[in-house]
Amino acid sequence: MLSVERLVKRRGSREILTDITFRAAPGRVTGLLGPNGAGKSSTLRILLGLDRADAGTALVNGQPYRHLRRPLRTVGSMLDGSGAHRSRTARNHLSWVARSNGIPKRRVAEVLDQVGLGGAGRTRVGRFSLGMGQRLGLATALLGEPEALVLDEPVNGLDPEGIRWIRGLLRGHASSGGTVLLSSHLMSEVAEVADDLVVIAGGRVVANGPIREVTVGYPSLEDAFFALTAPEPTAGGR
Ligand SMILES: Nc1ncnc2c1ncn2[C@@H]1O[C@H](COP(=O)(O)OP(=O)(O)OP(=O)(O)O)[C@@H](O)[C@H]1O
Repeated sequence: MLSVERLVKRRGSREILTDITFRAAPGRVTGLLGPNGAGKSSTLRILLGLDRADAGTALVNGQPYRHLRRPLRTVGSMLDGSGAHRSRTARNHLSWVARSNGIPKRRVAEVLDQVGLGGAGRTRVGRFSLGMGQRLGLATALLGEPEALVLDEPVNGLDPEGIRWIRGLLRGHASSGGTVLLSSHLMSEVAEVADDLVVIAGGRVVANGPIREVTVGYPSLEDAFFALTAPEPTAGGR
């Protein structure tokens, strides 16, 4: 279970997250949806212990990420692609992450196969396409067989086959009892895979619940997205 409660984040004098509250439950795929700059990555970074909140809590199985004894075995994450150095091979990168987290070495070959990079383990990451980098990022997230997956824009750079593949992988993870939280700025993409939706705009949650409930009453998914995320009219505006 991932739970975010009344999260507030300021950057200088600007409040970029205001009272963000939601949960991502086991057995479900939760989509964190919002336009560019809504605050999705900032929320995920705090949840993953990469940044601090000014107020509120973001917990993984009831604990802040920094307190987890075996973080990569509890929550796998992908932010900004593969996270691997260009000069490393995929296998080197994964072996290093496994070794530094007490994860058995056999997992390296297993995850490379799982993400379709079985034949590219000895290729330097600098030579990877965008989609291959995304796959390596996912392999790293899966390495510790974590219960939860937190993925920032995971389909960026994937071709249609890759998008279909990742949907299957995430649905499979949830079906076997895992928790999946993924961010996206595309409603149609999230609608294909998510059970629950958390819509944020301007650093606030504007809708939250099972996807059918959130989108009911709108003629299309696109209409729902634009209606929910439209900026509020400013005072004195037309
Ligand atoms: N390090 C930073 N310093 C200053 N402002 C920041 C910083 N990081 C994010 N912001 C601002 O916080 C707001 C939320 O950014 P964030 O990256 O969380 O949005 P996002 O929903 O992930 O957007 P995108 O879909 O474009 O990735 C934006 O207005 C952004 O400009």
